[in-house]
Amino acid sequence: MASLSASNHVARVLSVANQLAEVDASSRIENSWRRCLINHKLDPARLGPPQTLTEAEIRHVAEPMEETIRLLTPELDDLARVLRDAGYCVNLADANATMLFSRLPGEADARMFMDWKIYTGSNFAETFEGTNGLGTCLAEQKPILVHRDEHFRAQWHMFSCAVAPLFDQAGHLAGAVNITSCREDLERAAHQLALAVTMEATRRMEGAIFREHFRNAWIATVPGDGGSGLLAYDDDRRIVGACRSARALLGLTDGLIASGIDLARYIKHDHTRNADEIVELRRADGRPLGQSHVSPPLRARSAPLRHDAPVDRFDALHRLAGRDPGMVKSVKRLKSIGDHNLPVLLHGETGVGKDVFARAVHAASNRARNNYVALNCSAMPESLIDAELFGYEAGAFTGARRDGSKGLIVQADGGTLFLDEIGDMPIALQTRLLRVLENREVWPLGALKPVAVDIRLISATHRDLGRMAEEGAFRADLYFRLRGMEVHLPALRDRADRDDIISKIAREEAPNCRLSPEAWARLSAYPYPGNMRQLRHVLRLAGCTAEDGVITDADLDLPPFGGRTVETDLATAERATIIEALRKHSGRVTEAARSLKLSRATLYRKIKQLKIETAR
Ligand SMILES: Nc1ncnc2c1ncn2[C@@H]1O[C@H](COP(=O)(O)OP(=O)(O)OP(=O)(O)O)[C@@H](O)[C@H]1O
Repeated sequence: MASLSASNHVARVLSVANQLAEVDASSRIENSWRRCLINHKLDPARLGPPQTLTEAEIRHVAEPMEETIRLLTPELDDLARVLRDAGYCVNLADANATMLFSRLPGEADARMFMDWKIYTGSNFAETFEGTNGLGTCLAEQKPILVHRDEHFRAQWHMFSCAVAPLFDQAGHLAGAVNITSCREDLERAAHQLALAVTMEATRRMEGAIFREHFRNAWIATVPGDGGSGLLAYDDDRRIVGACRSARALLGLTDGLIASGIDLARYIKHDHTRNADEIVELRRADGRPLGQSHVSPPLRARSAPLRHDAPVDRFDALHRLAGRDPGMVKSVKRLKSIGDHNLPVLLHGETGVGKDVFARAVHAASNRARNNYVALNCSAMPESLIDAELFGYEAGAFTGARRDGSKGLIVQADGGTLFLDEIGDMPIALQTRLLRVLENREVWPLGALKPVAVDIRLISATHRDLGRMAEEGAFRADLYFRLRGMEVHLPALRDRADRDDIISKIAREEAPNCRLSPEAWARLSAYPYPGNMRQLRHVLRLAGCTAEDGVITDADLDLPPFGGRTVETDLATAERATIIEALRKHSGRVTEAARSLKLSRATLYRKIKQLKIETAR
């Protein structure tokens, strides 16, 4: 099609829709123009940039594809290198036509792509942008070349795109690989060649996705006219997966695969060795099918064979740290202390994940195979903590179990003891705990001799234990023993990777829903006084109330400002002032009251009312 002026183009597009003229572009382009005019009600003369997402939205949208992007980056980079000199940019988009990965060409061409927002975060859905490489390829699920004035909107006429759809291991549309050039001298034929290169690269990417997904299965190539397909099967030769072309070649469906159908019903070969091999493939009736490359499961490639695949024991900690620099640093420090039996003191607001973090520290230690025992010191009266923690002999007190109790410390022997809300532990018990840590033995109530124990202690608090120790509300010697290593777990609102966490929890708590942009914006801005726990509850509830699989603003039960009021803010300020005055005067109430210009009685009343721990 010859180049047309914008107004000519618009007239031509309109005439196609009304079937008043013959167009010499391929019928796929015509059909797309008609879709855009009639179904999507788009205006070919409209000017303006594509829809673009904010950074937070990009992170949210990209998260489900993160692994895929990481896996495909080397192949995408190779493609970008090959096409760079011809002025092409390379993008990977998701199935909704949002670009999630971009490589721009050299500086001379890059400006154009930047100006026209052809980069990560832009959306080129056909329903909004009209006929264009990415949007139309995804709408039709077929490779396509959209050359200059084949675009629906006249403003895109300086660009040429070649795009191949990307299918996942189950043959579902996962996205598309796009290359775009803005070089005027680029002939359609040259562009066609670039499309062939892109399609070939995309096939390799699909192969990489398939092989990664079925890394623990046997994988055989199945030759076909339009290129080979991939088939995965288990040790019993039951088919566990087939790529899109293998499904088409052999007539396999999701149902057949899910039923664990026998490989021999489709193809046969005599492959037995645990190594990559080329074998002759036959149809089930014995007719030759061609050569197949068979590769064994990844587990069989490493020697010696292990059934319990080695996992990084710091995995859980890395996952909890996410991309928050402070958390990443803390995990690095924890790693550096290795298997030293150093006590760990966790500090953070309620619901930040102190318990899950403590479990992950246990899982990363050489004690992981032994017990992890947890006790919340604020949830029980003093006498019960005593019995629970230190245990007792048979008949030690009225109401005691007949055969006594080992106590949690002994139960944690060889493993980890987690004491949550340690700041609430009564002073008398602090003394007993200190003795256990110093002597590595515990005296159960009523016992005649101690029991030797080897525990790693992890404790947690939302209080300022250092300040409490200074004020005499917590034993300073115990405090110093507990904080072998101190880890601060930041509040959700302070985490640099807060949006990642919101996406992750949304996937876990409301797996069949997506978040509307307004809901996303509100979740992202909310201060979460209850941290992760609150976020989980909010999303769990929203998942139940959402209609048509979309969580909207109305589904979010978020009290204004996290429940903070002017009164609570004043109380916080007042509390901080009193604590500071007490600290300055080493806990002496009379002097603190004088410095605050309050009577002693008033200060005592406020100390009680604001639940401030004092030295005496
Ligand atoms: N990094 C995280 N990602 C997702 N969910 C998390 C994360 N950390 C914690 N959670 C979730 O948050 C909730 C609260 O975690 P946890 O009980 O460990 O918090 P906590 O700080 O010990 O709370 P409290 O101080 O009230 O005892 C749990 O449902 C947990 O699964």
